[in-house]
Amino acid sequence: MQGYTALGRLHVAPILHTFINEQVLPGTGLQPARFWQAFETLLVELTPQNKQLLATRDTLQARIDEYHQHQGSLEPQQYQAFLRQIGYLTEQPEQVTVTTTNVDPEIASLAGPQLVVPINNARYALNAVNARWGSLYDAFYGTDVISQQGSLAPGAQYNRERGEAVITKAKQWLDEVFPLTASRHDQVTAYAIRGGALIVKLADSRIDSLRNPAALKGFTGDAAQPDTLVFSHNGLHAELQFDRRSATGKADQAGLSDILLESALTTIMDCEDSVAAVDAADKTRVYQNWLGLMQGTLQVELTKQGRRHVRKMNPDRVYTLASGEGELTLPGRSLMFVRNVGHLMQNDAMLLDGEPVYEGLMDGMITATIALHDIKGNGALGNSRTGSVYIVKPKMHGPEEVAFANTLFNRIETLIGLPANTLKMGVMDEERRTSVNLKACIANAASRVAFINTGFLDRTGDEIHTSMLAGAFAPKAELKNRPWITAYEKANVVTGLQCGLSGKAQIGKGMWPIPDQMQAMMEAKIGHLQAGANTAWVPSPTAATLHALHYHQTDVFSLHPALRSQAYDGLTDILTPPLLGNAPMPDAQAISRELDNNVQGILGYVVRWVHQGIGCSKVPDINNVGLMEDRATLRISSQHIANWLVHEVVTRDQVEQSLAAMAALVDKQNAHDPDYLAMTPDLANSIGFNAACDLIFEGTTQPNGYTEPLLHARRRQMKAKLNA
Ligand SMILES: CC(=O)SCCNC(=O)CCNC(=O)[C@H](O)C(C)(C)COP(=O)(O)OP(=O)(O)OC[C@H]1O[C@@H](n2cnc3c(N)ncnc32)[C@H](O)[C@@H]1OP(=O)(O)O
Ligand SMILES: O=CC(=O)O
Ligand SMILES: [Mg+2]
Repeated sequence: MQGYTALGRLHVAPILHTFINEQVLPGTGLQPARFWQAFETLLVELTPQNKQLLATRDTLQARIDEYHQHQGSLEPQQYQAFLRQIGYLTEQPEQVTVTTTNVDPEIASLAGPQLVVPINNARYALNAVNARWGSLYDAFYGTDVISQQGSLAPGAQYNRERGEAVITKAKQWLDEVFPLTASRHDQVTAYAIRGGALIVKLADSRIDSLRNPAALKGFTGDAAQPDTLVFSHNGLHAELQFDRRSATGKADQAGLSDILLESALTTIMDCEDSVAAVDAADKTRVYQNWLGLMQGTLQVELTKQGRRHVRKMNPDRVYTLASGEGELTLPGRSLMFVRNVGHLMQNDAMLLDGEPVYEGLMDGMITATIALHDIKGNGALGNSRTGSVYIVKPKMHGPEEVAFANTLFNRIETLIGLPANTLKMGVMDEERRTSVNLKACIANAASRVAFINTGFLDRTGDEIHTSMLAGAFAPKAELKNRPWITAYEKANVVTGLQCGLSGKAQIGKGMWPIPDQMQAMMEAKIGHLQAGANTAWVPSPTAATLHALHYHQTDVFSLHPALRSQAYDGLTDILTPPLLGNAPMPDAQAISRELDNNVQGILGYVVRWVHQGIGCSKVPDINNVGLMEDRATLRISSQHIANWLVHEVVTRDQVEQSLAAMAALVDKQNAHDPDYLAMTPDLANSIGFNAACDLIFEGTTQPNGYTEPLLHARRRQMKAKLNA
């Protein structure tokens, strides 16, 4: 084991070993020798169980494949009986009630956006943690929620007409959420506080006040002429800022310069779908950023619009209470979860008895140990106010795997000296075996579940892989219109509510994957709240600010009693794969368009992953619409083509031709990036190109259709080449 530090049965890469001993452990009360011994104990106990669970995945998949090879069309009752017989469908407990305690209000009792960010990108991670508050004016000005056509086009310079449209829209929003008794906010010339209440002066010298006086919470500056006013509605805050020296404030009759909205209540610092981390150096960077976030010390120097500055974590926000007596402190930062990787991958940052360790076990132990700094209050800027650590566990297949994660969390708590159930678990419902056994999954982590959510992207990938041999799948865009997905989404919420999550944990919805189409997001994502979700994923801080508007529009918690009382498991629909079936076969042109679209998305994402180590990208699709691509969207596209190859909807030749044509297009689309390594003209020797080919042509044999094994192997090959 050359190049590793030997510690009992463990071998640890020096970069990780030094980082843990010198940066992580000081201040935690854990001594290095005891820590590494504890780590060894954990790995020795849990590695065989991890291996066994993965073998069960393979066995079940083999049985399902065999079933489809010998069946004609699917008969629902017979199929369910088969799934029960092989143990894929398990007995569901009659009644489950989660007992999670010490959960921060952002998760338990508030409803608001959840931002996700690749943790290895410190610049973005800092932006994300600070996205608790976002400018409504910027969100309106910078996106298509206000038309970007004609005289309203943003342009290179400030467009005054667009600015006015922004202010009009923002004031209309104020009228809806914080209405005045007999006037509108656009008539106000001055805001003040008198006797603890808001008084506004109108252009015609009348005086007015808030229809709901209790909405005013506090202010900064002088009560008679405040710098800021803070209001609350549906548990979310909004801050009106006044600054007559600023360009916007100068032009506004009330001096209003911006409206800040409480936006990303929670953020997931992602080690998984959006991250490329394949070895000790990469994993150490991931952990280093989590340490900086837990200690409140993470910072980056950056140059933006020609100005250099240092980005740090924001402090909390302090106001004078509206009464003038006492202070109101509001969180300045988003409450952080960390998403560990799933149970599948192994990583050679550490070896146990010479074998790379399961990365999920390593993530669990290290991210929890790092979070001790928050629990112990070592930094000036805390995360959890209730002494909890929030870990998202992705890609778990069914109740046994949740029980295993629960055991892992138990053991970690004991080994590093945390009270039981300090480590809270976000259970992602993104594999079909979890969807159909969700109640049993929740039961197996009932004392620590902090969320369940539908991760519909991986879930779609798993849908295709699980039923790979059942038939050809419908075109990608059509998959969302079939009953399985509505049933899956609905059953998740109903089950969560029936297990008592409301008021204790989040019920979440998935990502909006089109970062530049914010108007479409505004139309679609209100549906998440109406379906009962008290959080939903957004790809950027701006999207968080806009999505926050939905939570002012709908009080999600008021919908829960009616949703909870439904009797619904959706099982038959969930177990009906969205096959082409009797639908008309797409014509040759439609097939070729679908293929090119998938291939282009795969190449656009994979080439940056493999060549540059970028785990999440905005990839222009074939129509030049930027799509958020990550490992989950890659899983869908690669599995979809693999499925069409198996069922001869396309031929290998066609796919190869598409790969060659799309490689040229993707190279062209990236020509502006000086760090980009083109695939053409030598496709045969392009590592990124070959990775994409493997993902497609070896798609049927990849474990559950996951993309990680091939991506990691090719990225390591690329790193070796770059370092040669
Ligand atoms: C299936 C799943 O698992 S979904 C979960 C995984 N996916 C994610 O986490 C998506 C996270 N989002 C992202 O990574 C990015 O938004 C992308 C890759 C989609 C687009 O990134 P870009 O092309 O760089 O975006 P764009 O140029 O529009 O904006 C960049 C700015 O927005 C900020 N930004 C964009 N996304 C985020 C984010 N998620 N969190 C914080 N800041 C962000 C950047 O910091 C940058 O601002 P800065 O220059 O002040 O630092
Ligand atoms: O992790 C999220 C998903 O959609 O997959
Ligand atoms: Mg996922």
